[in-house]
Amino acid sequence: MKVKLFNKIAEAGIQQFDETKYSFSEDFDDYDAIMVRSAKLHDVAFPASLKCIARAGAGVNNIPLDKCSEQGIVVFNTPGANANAVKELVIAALILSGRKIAQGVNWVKSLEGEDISKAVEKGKSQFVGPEIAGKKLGVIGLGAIGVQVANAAAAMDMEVYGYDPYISVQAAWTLKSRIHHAKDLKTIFEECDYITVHVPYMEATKNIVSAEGIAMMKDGVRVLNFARGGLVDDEAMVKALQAGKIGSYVTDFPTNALMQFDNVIGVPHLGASTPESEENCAVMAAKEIMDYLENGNITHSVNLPDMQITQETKYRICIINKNIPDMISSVSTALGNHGINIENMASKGKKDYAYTILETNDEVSEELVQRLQEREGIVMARLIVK
Ligand SMILES: NC(=O)C1=CN([C@@H]2O[C@H](COP(=O)(O)OP(=O)(O)OC[C@H]3O[C@@H](n4cnc5c(N)ncnc54)[C@H](O)[C@@H]3O)[C@@H](O)[C@H]2O)C=CC1
Ligand SMILES: O=C(O)C(=O)COP(=O)(O)O
Repeated sequence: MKVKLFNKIAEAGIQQFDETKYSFSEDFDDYDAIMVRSAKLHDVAFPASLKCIARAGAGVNNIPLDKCSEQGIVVFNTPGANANAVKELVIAALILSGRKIAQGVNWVKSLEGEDISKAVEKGKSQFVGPEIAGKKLGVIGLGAIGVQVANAAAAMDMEVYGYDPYISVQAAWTLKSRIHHAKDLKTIFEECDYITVHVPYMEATKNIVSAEGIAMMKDGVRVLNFARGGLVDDEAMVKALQAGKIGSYVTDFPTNALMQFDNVIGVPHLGASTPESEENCAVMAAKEIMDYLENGNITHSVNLPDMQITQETKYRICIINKNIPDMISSVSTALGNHGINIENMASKGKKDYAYTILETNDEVSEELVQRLQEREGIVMARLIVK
């Protein structure tokens, strides 16, 4: 099995694989799997041999999900595996956004002369900045990262408002009871002194921090973006910065236009850049790839349903099909016509596509599975023989 690496992946992840079965390169033309971090895959022509892509991280906006589904490629991410790394950086950014630490540090570096300690004491008053305790923080998106940020900020005595109309049961259980439930974005924009965004980037969330939203914010508001550049309307942010409305903007996604302002702190997309998080993500991604390639099991897919079943028969047929009527009956009839008795079967849909596992002890040939793949509505069929 060939795994193509589109980014540097932590060694601990690569070590999960049995080296007698897997090889790794950045240069393969034909390959079975991709491991990737933030490299953009939108313009990559995927070979027919590609079966899955594992994003060692959370955001999948660098991957063409529709194209992957159409081509029968399962896309995984690693939920929560880098959340602590992002939370710690966001807490640092909350403090950096008020206390003028970055500016002060730069100033100290610029000092010259024999005894800079005198200049430090004389000049420090220009770097006074407020504490976060007692201030209101709005958290947009209460997933793996947002919940951790909300809880950590509450522990630092901030008054926290959380907004997430799609919050998972797990996240809701984990959230400290003293986090206020904001029922709309307006509440976050109007009430909060600090606002941080933690939603995935997609069509529905593009510019979730919009010109309209920024206009509702308090003067001197501090905004943090450690999720994706396109979630904040950059043009509106630049205008608000020019108008002096924004106290500071700390972003992991700096642009030229933003960096002309002294009160913008640009971080070079460091949210997940810790050894711990890189390792967690790589190990989780490696396990997802191996379980899919070797067993046909799907865990943490963003475009297909999850399915984990222990193989009980010699032959397992894995199928990705369009989520339309008669797909299962058409496959089972085709197998029945070849005298193949289905011992176990599971099928689950997710939006436009579905995943089906069929198991049998009757002999199944690669040719038959190839013919299944040619049937209308089936985008991928694969045989696993144990
Ligand atoms: N700066 C960095 O290095 C990193 C950035 N990220 C970014 O952070 C994002 C979030 O990561 P996780 O918390 O791990 O993902 P997650 O999937 O656990 O959480 C996302 C949350 O956003 C919520 N959401 C979706 N649409 C929403 C909307 N319209 N309004 C409010 N909430 C909405 C979902 O219900 C979910 O609870 C990622 O998609 C990625 O873009 C993630 C990791 C590292
Ligand atoms: O996990 C994410 O969504 C991230 O943004 C982290 O990106 P990276 O893996 O550090 O390039």
